[in-house]
Amino acid sequence: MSNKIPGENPTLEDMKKMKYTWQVARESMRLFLPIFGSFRKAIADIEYEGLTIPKGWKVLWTTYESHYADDYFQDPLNFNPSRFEEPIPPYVFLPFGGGPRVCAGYQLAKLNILIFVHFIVTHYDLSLL
Ligand code: HEM
Repeated sequence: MSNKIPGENPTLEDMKKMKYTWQVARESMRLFLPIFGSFRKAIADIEYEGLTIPKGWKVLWTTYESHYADDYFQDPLNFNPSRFEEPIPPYVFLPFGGGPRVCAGYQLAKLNILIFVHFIVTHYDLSLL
């Protein structure tokens, strides 16, 4: 966000340039899941890895497995926002869920996170205790 007068509020266009901040936010949500998962109801019998999930059963999908899988995230316990420079395969990184019931507030949440981080880093001096 260069070319700004100190204290001037960021615009939507500025927010779109906060790519690294969004990488930091995504890496934070990869390691510290905001939501552990959610439920789905099987609308038909489903065969999965030799098991049958009968129609009507509730299924819990979770994010733990893929968020910490080293097939997708090299050195998965390491906090490394730069990993989000590369595209992530679909349905691997799911802090907002995915598919038809993906979080309806995703864009608003993203904007809020970027605005929040902007004001934290511009209004406070942070230091490690
Ligand atoms: C960091 C902030 C947020 C996170 C991590 C988050 C996460 C999620 C997740 C994982 C789901 C999917 C649940 C599922 O598949 O069963 C979801 C659904 C939903 N979220 Fe969010 N959410 C956030 C913020 C928001 C905000 C700000 C709003 C609205 C202003 C919102 C509105 C919704 C709605 C309406 C659904 C249901 C969508 C549907 O079932 O069709 N969320 N959210």
